[in-house]
Amino acid sequence: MDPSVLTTLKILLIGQSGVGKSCLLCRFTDDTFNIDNAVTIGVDFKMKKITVDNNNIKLALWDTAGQERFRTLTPNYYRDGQGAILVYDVSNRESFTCLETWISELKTYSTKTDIIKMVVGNKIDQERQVTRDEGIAFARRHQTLFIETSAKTKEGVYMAFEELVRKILNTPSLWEKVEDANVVRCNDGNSSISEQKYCYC
Ligand SMILES: Nc1nc2c(ncn2[C@@H]2O[C@H](COP(=O)(O)OP(=O)(O)OP(=O)(O)O)[C@@H](O)[C@H]2O)c(=O)[nH]1
Repeated sequence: MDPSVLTTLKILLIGQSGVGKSCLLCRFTDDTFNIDNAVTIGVDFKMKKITVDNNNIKLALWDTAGQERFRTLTPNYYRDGQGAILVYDVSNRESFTCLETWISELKTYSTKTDIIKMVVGNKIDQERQVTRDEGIAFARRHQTLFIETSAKTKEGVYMAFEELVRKILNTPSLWEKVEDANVVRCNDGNSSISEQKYCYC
């Protein structure tokens, strides 16, 4: 295990087919955008290291297929997910309406009750069918984080992942193991964490 890495987090991307889950992932991991992106079959997986508030974090990013016919195996991939990104397409109202289904699927299959959820309205470079206020209201109702993005122009993409990771780090029950008890996060401004024995910075 790399001692400079505080923890590895499992993040799931879910949402209707075509909303841009794979493109968000490619933008975040490789800074690329593919206009003719292929449909995800089953599940795709990428790793990425990021630094949040001076903590080095490894992310295992699971991109699940939106198409029903490829979804038979996906419930298995929800296991132990600490964060979930629920994506809709702001230029496609139906993708927003069916977010309710994705939220309940997450509730059904997630093994961590305090999993952190972030709703992402993607494709803001296109003409809208869903307003920002509608997205915010949905997120409030379901107590999730919210951000709008464009995988095409990059807007909001890095911040979406960064904010999700920050919220997970601020929920130690999601990631702290007994053997990690001596590891203290840096710069987290949390004075209640005492006994700082060593610090991975
Ligand atoms: N204009 C615009 N197009 C986008 C954006 N993100 C994705 N797309 C396009 O939307 C289409 C679908 O993107 P994908 O990333 O494959 O969608 P997905 O949600 O992974 O779809 P499944 O694999 O079927 O679940 C592709 O043609 C992308 O080029 C965006 O931010 N803006």
